This record gives sequence, structure tokens and C-alpha cells, in this order.
Amino acid sequence: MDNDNDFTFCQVSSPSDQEDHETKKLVSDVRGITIEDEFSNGSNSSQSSGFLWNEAPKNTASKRQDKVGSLSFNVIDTSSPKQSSEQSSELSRPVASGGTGDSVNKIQERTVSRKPAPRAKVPFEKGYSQMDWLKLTRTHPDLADLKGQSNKRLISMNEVKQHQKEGSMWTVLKGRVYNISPYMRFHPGGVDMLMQAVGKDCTSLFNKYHAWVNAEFLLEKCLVGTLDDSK
Ligand code: HEM
Repeated sequence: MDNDNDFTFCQVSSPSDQEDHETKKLVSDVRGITIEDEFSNGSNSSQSSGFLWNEAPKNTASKRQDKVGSLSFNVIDTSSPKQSSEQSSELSRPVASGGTGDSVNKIQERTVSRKPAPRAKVPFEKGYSQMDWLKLTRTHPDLADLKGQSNKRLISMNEVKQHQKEGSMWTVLKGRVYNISPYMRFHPGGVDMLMQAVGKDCTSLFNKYHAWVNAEFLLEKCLVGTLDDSK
């Protein structure tokens, strides 16, 4: 979940004439390119927020592969004159300034069109951040409330339905049964939202709001068993 340490280091030598030329050409070619993601097409928050890394929508951008010197990359060009002004003015900021080469100096204001998806995150109570949750999962001896039972057993949907009380609120997510009771107050989307998952299979709701969330990791210690879907 935290990729702070995910860096790759490489040795950078002083640029040769050819590399310098490549860099300038790249900079000049990049002009007119607008960075675009799926949010810019999302009118419905609940639909667009669940697909963070989907391809750019077909109707907003033309996509081509390009090559500058030894670098090849995908270009999504949304600089067509049809683009709505509302979209392009929203998050305007200069992309680059300064520099020594002619083409670098010519770069002035560039527009990055990005419409953030509205988020329904709830501010967490003191002591209920995701960090606090992680600490709790590492220190609490029995978050799932297994009381010595195995978390490898098969559990019927009928049994899941019976666990809807404080301390023992079960849900099914991607075929696994979790006791989400201890996670309730830690849920960034709020208690009310998570309550909708209690006693049922919440996989589609979960995917609707945040398919990218790693629940397997977050709820690892809340695992009660595996859904028995044979009945
Ligand atoms: C059952 C396991 C679930 C886990 C582990 C979980 C976890 C999370 C996490 C980590 C976030 C923050 C996401 C982010 O920052 O990108 C979040 C946000 C949210 N969750 Fe859940 N969630 C669960 C179920 C649900 C369900 C069933 C619903 C809806 C009924 C829901 C609705 C939301 C909403 C509305 C937000 C805030 C909006 C957003 O971050 O995009 N969650 N949840």
C-alpha cells in the first residue's frame, strides 16, 4: 500500500550533444499534448471512481505511439479545438518554465485537463486513521473474533446473515467471509456505507466504489472463513 520506497536509481552522466538534442526535440514534441485520464469523462462519480487506471475514453482523445530518438511512448492528444473550455480551464498550470534551449523557452502555459472525481471520504476520528488500523491489526490477538476456531472453514450465506450485531458483523467479499465489525470506525467511506455490507455479499458495492482497494490485506486479520457457495 505504501510505495514510498519504490524508487529505482540509475547513474546519470553529463549529457552528450546527441542526448541534449534528443531532450530538446522531446520537449518541443511534447507541446500540444494534454494529459488525460478517465476522470475527465466521468459525469457519474460512482462509476468513474471505480476504474482508476482504465484506458482513456474513446471519444475524448486520439492515441498514437511515438518515438523520439531512443524513447518510445504513447501519446494521448486531446488538443482538438472541439474540447470544452470548462474542461480545459479547470486545472490549468504551467508545465515548464526556464531552460536554455529555444524550444524550452517557447513553452509557456500548457493546459492539463483533469476533472477530479468527487470523493465521499469521511474525515476520520482521532485514533481511527488507516495507520491506526494497521497498528491494531498487528497488535490485536483476535480481531476476527474466532475464539480459537479456524479461519479456513467453509461458511454458508445463511450463517453470514446471522452475524449482524455489534462485535460480530460479517460480510462476504470476493468469496471470503470477514468480520468487519472492528473495521467499522476505520472505514474511510464512513460507518453508514460499510453498514450496507453487513450480512451480505458486498463484492459489487465494494467494486463500485473502490475496486483498487486491497481489502485482502486490510482485512487479513478479520478473516473468518471462505464462503460455501455450493448450496
Ligand atoms: C468491506 C470491505 C471494505 C474495505 C476494506 C473498504 C476500504 C476502503 C478504503 C481503504 C477506502 C479509501 C479509498 C481510497 O482512499 O482510495 C474506502 C473508501 C470508501 N469506501 Fe470502502 N471499503 C469496504 C467496503 C465498502 C462498501 C461495501 C462501500 C459501499 C457501500 C464502501 C464505500 C466507500 C466509499 C463511498 C468510500 C469513500 C470514497 C472513495 O474513497 O472513493 N466501502 N473504503
